[in-house]
Amino acid sequence: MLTHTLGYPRLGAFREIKKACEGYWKGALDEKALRSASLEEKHRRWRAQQEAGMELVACNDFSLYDHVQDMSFMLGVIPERYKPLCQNLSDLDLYFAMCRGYQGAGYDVTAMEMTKWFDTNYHYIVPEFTRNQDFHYYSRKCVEEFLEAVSFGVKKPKAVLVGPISYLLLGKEKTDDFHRLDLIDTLLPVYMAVLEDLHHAGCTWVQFDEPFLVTDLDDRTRKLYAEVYGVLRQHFPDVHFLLAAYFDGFGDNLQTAMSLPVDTLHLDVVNGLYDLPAVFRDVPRDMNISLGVVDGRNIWINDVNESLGILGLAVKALGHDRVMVSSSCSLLHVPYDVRNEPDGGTLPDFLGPWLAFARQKLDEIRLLADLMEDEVSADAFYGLAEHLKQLEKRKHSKFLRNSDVRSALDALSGEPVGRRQSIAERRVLQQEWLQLPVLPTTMIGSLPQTAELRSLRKRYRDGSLSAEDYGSGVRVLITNAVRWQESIGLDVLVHGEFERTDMVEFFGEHLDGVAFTGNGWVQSYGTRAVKPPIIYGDVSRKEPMTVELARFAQGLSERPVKGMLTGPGTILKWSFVRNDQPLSDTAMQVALALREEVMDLELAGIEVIQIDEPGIREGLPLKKADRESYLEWAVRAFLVCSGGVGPATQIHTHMCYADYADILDALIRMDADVLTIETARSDMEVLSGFAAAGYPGQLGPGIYDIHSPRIPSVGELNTQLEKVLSHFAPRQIWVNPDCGLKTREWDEVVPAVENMVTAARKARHQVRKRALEEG
Ligand SMILES: CN1c2c(nc(N)[nH]c2=O)NC[C@@H]1CNc1ccc(C(=O)N[C@@H](CCC(=O)N[C@@H](CCC(=O)N[C@@H](CCC(=O)O)C(=O)O)C(=O)O)C(=O)O)cc1
Ligand SMILES: N[C@@H](CCS)C(=O)O
Ligand SMILES: [Zn+2]
Repeated sequence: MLTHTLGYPRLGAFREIKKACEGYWKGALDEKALRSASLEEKHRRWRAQQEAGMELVACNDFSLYDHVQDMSFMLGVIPERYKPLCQNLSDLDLYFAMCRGYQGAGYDVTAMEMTKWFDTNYHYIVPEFTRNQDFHYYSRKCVEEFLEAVSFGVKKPKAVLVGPISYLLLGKEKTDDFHRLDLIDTLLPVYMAVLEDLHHAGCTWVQFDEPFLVTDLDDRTRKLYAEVYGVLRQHFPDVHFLLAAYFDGFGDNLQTAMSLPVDTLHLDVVNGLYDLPAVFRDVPRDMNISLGVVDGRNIWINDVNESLGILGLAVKALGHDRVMVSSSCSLLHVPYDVRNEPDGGTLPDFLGPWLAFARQKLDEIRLLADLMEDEVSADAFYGLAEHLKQLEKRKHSKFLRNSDVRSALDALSGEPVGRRQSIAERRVLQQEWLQLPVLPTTMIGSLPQTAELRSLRKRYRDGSLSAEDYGSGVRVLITNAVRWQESIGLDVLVHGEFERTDMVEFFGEHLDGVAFTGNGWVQSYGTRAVKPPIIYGDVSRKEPMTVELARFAQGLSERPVKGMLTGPGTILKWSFVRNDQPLSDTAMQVALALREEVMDLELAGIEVIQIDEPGIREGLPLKKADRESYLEWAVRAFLVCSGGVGPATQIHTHMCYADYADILDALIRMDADVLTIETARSDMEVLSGFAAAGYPGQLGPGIYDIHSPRIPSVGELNTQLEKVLSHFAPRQIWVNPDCGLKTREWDEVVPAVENMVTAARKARHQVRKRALEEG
């Protein structure tokens, strides 16, 4: 049985690539040094796959920022506004300029749009298409990486490409007079040129990622799949095509997928087990299957019994030689290696043996393949026994259950949740207390996590700084932040979240039933990574988590300072969750723990409480038919968490980097008083949807993109506000950036936020003038 994985993590086990790229951006490293750091990392990834016994080893799954952007670069999809940069910038700088925006050498261009990769916390750069889009073979990265793999000694490198249809579907039309799939005829010749180049270089295996095949597709798109792969097959009869879809089963697209002229079809068995009966029955005789039995999205050791059962059925149906063993999806979504957790680190001892990160998953793939051999080695038996022992231990562990939490959950079942007064009634009361101007200004929460702050935290963690001194350091930062916000005239302040490395990790550190890693980094976008907490047991609150600092911050100012929490849907989505109970139960446990925190914040005199829910959209099932049941419990969890406060307490929520048009109804049901939402990077398109749906709450559409280092001018911010005000009455609108500012430097934040406040003031004058003119 051939073994492989669809892709491997790429930021570096110790974030070497993050450091190298950021060093390059700061000018501390030149291109040569960055390229050599990249090659070292590619070698480490290939070595790991070879050592673990993967027969096929992925290449071109490495990226310096994003693999979709790599595809755009390969296919010459470079929007007009970046073209002038080509004259003065290297290809590498042009690539980064598209990802991050660019200000300098007489240029000022914004970054391209970024959005979620399906239902994950990975974000990709959205390709932009025009009606007469020009595609041409621009970057040879794919072939270069294939050749590097060969020189390294990889015997069977498998080149990974986003397939042509998914590539188009991932993008966006810049005008509405065409559909991006109409571009397939001009795109396909460039794919053929790439394949020709790969073929010439000796590549015999190509993995086409076509994840859209697990989403709802119309007949036209299904037909297009058949046509496109028919053409590719005809031109490259000797290249082994592996077509991969993941994150769900194929469902209604299964027959289409099985009819494609590809050699191997990869199935995500973890999420799409239901496809298998039809696959075993109908898969064509000349098609192999790759079974993704090892979960690429979660970190629990594999249930070997279940996997062996599935592989056994596959062998019975197709024969041993037609079945490959793999991970459900790319391992990009899990950390590198459990063995990189520091000794005596943050993970409880009992948890370690239950975990499999990317490197352990390679071993599991190998183990499963070995266990399917006619003659099973002693090592494989040992691996099996060890897995079975740990699975049993986990199943019966006392650490998983908390009877108080279970009782609270039972008591909640069927009870009404949410706020008692209507949003309109609450608005009047809140305005009485808060006395905010028209177009109130605020920020989303976090402020720069500077090198000084990180080093303070590092010293606290390694014991060289006392808890008291760390606490004082954080308080100084909060004090300065509050003073600065007051001085520039912001209306509703934030404390800056300096005590948090990350908005989810922080709660992972403070909740019972949740563990956190020391080095379990997972790429979120570009060079940015997160350490998702691990929800292993029943969740409860040990003690108040944010109240003390919220009270401290509020004590510094007469203006409201927001209490700041991460919502249940987001904690769930951005953590590795237990897989032994329904997600909705875990969500409700988290919601109950957070509800206690919300109530304590209110008691502490916090008048505005923000409960961030950027992850709620991400959890939306990929198939429409599954969505409502998800939204029902996700919205309920938010209401459990937020619904206990009095009508005068203002609940904010915040969302970013996803398409909200398809959950507008759920957003309304969440019943938040204010929703601040990222729209800057998607050009405010989503606003017309909110207006058309009659969104009843107040809205803070982010008026500038915080992920780019460029500083927006007052004029451009004003224009953005004007756009917002063309959809909504001024009384409904807040003015804010599109997300937290933790990734920025103070010298970027200060002018940008000052410009934002000035733009809001200007807009207030304009609104007043207009109102007077209109009588
Ligand atoms: C808002 N977003 C978030 C998402 N998901 C989250 N879980 N959190 C989010 O905020 N998803 C959607 C969006 C966009 N996504 C992200 C994801 C990640 C970041 C980000 O800024 N990440 C930082 C993490 C840095 C961090 O936590 N650093 C640690 C320090 C660790 C360390 O290496 N320390 C060094 C010493 C200090 C140093 O030199 O850095 C050491 O120990 O040697 C910390 O602060 O303690 C990143 O840089 O990747 C943003 C948006
Ligand atoms: N309050 C968080 C939300 C990020 S989505 C922050 O400001 O970083
Ligand atoms: Zn955000």
